[in-house]
Amino acid sequence: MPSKRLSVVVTRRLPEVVETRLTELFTVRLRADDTPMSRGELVDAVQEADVLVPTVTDRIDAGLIGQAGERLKLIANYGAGFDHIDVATARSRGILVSNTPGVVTEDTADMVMALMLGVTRRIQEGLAVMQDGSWQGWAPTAFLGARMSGKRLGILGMGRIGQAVARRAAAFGMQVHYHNRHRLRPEIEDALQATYWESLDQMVARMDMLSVNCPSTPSTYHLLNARRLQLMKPSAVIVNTSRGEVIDENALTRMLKAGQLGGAGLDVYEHGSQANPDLRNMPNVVMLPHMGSATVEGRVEMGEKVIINVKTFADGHRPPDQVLPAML
Ligand SMILES: NC(=O)C1=CN([C@@H]2O[C@H](COP(=O)(O)OP(=O)(O)OC[C@H]3O[C@@H](n4cnc5c(N)ncnc54)[C@H](O)[C@@H]3O)[C@@H](O)[C@H]2O)C=CC1
Ligand SMILES: O=C(O)C(=O)CO
Repeated sequence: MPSKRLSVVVTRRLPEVVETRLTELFTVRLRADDTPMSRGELVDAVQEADVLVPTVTDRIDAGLIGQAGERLKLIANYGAGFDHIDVATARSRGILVSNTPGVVTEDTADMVMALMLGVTRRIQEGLAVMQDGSWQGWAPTAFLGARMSGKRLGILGMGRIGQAVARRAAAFGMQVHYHNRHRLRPEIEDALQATYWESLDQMVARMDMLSVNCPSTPSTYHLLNARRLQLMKPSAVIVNTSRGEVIDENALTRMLKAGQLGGAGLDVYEHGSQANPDLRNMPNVVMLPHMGSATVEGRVEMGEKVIINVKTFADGHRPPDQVLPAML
């Protein structure tokens, strides 16, 4: 189909340069205001579009896909994670799904390091005294955190972002350990100087820090449940930039409140924007509003990936970043 005849509906505001290019290439309905679509608006969108461009804030479940019009043929997600899309149901209806991997990797890994430093070096406590003007000057025993260098970092999910975290952690002088669905090839493991743990239980019990970088899937739901969290050292710090569902957030909150964990750096939450309120105001918990990939460059590159996926599809080929149910 000529690209310009392809009807593309975008569910959220995207960077202007991306919206402009989409409009040049396709017949596009853009979102006027920067809010997620309501369920009714999503239903209208899947009935009208050949291609839907959703984001992580849209729930593209079986019920919605069931209401899609015959013409919907591609869901080109603006984002790497695709846990909010029922890929199996889409496939059974002959609808392709694509995502935007790779371009979010370095920025998200940077944010893992920022969160780790934020917790271990007590940055939010330091910021607070500077912002309220209460700092009285340097003191030998004030704001003492923990040294990152020499510490053991466990990476849960050693894919693109996990490996980018491993490279950064090595530069910080940390010892890198990982647990992954599949062991890395020996040459990659060697290059990353990473130690593989087949048993997640055994790994978490020995780490000073844990970075969660696996996707949210049925097999990773509450992978860090109360039992596993209790295996961790009481001084251990957890950083989660993947998806909130991987950690039992209530169990994590209880343990942090009880002083059974050293701290947490969180970019994502089990119930989207509704983080457990008890996590707020804990000095050893740094909370960010899902901004791991939020750089100007990254968000434009995510848009370029969407455009390449949609254009390739319009030209009669499979989108290069097609995702399949087996990837879950
Ligand atoms: N906070 C943010 O802004 C961002 C968050 N993300 C999240 O990060 C996740 C990871 O992204 P990438 O590294 O690009 O994905 P990836 O697919 O390259 O890596 C994920 C790794 O997790 C492993 N894995 C899957 N299931 C597992 C299990 N049950 N146990 C152990 N390992 C398992 C996979 O084998 C793979 O190596 C995304 O799925 C997304 O949810 C991605 C980008 C930005
Ligand atoms: O890409 C993703 O999966 C995000 O969470 C936002 O970039």
